[in-house]
Amino acid sequence: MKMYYDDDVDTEVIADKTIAVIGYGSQGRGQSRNMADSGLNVIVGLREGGSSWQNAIDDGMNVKTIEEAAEAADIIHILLPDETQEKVYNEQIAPYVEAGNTISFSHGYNIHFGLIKPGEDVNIVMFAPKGPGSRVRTTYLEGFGIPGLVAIEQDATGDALQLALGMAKAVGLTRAGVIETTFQEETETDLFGEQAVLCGGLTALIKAGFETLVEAGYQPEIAYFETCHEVKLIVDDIYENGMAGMWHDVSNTAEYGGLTRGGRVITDETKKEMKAILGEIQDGTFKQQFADENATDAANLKEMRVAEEHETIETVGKRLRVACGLQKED
Ligand SMILES: NC(=O)C1=CN([C@@H]2O[C@H](COP(=O)(O)OP(=O)(O)OC[C@H]3O[C@@H](n4cnc5c(N)ncnc54)[C@H](OP(=O)(O)O)[C@@H]3O)[C@@H](O)[C@H]2O)C=CC1
Ligand SMILES: CC[C@](O)(C(C)=O)C(=O)O
Ligand SMILES: [Mg+2]
Ligand SMILES: [Mg+2]
Repeated sequence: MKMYYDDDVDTEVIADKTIAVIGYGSQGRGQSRNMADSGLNVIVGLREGGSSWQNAIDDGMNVKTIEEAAEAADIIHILLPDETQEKVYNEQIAPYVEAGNTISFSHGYNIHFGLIKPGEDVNIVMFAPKGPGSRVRTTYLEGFGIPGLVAIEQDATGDALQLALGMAKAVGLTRAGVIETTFQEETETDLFGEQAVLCGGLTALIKAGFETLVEAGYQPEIAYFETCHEVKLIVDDIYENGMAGMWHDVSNTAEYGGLTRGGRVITDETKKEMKAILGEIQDGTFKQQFADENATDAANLKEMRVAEEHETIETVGKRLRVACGLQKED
């Protein structure tokens, strides 16, 4: 395994480059602000009239249209939603790409699945933070960062890796460590992680625990604290000191109960299903389903979003978070 930290990265090669960050959402905002604060020459490329345009101006960023930014840049770092990248790249970026430019991503999706096909005379790179965009910014401001991955699909200029690592360093990722990988490995592991564990698996586990307590007659507020709020505190323990550290921190009762019961919740059947989910990612089934979903203007996704917002755990949780000042009222 090849791992890079701050001292391993020479930023000289990137110092005179102009970087167009296309998109100013979760990752675009965090990454472009970190790059600018680290001294890189950053332009933010956006569509006029969208809500990001004014946000980026208010943050003091140098904002241009996507076409203008792509034309002016040596490095075009695409931080748009994955499902929009193919169209925007073909129509608004590709006409301005020149030989020797670098096309950069924070997720391998569009390159790995063959949706974007840049010419052979450009670099194709990726540096992918292993965490949400808001954390990319807050950890950078705290003097740290979140870990990441780096991959080179095409090295036309001979210094593609140094360019990608230079950006990763400016974003703060090499403070925590960046692992070298491939577009395939990043895409497949990232999709699996978010579907089976981090987003899909975790919310399903929390909801099942919450519903079990509420259906048994316990107060929903207590069920929320127990199965949702406290997850962060336990995960923080695991994040800092591993599972052994967490087991040490909790009571012996929790340790014995957890070690004897956890495997009854996440069973061999669960792992079998995880393998099926990974298979659907590897064989392209998920990519096709996501494409079909977007072809119908994400109708199912929008319906599921509304249903999630109306779950009891969400209404109860929001009330408790607003009451203690953790979350602002709408
Ligand atoms: N979210 C995350 O934390 C992570 C994301 N990634 C990857 O980073 C990339 C960006 O993801 P993320 O930050 O979530 O994206 P967002 O959904 O937050 O991106 C929103 C931005 O894209 C712009 N945008 C959306 N649609 C279009 C369009 N059709 N044309 C022009 N601009 C558009 C929006 O502009 P407007 O305001 O005008 O609508 C806004 O600036 C993806 O590849 C993702 O997989 C990787 C790691 C973590
Ligand atoms: C876990 C979800 C993620 O992969 C991420 C924040 O790393 C994403 O696509 O947003
Ligand atoms: Mg991820
Ligand atoms: Mg992801």
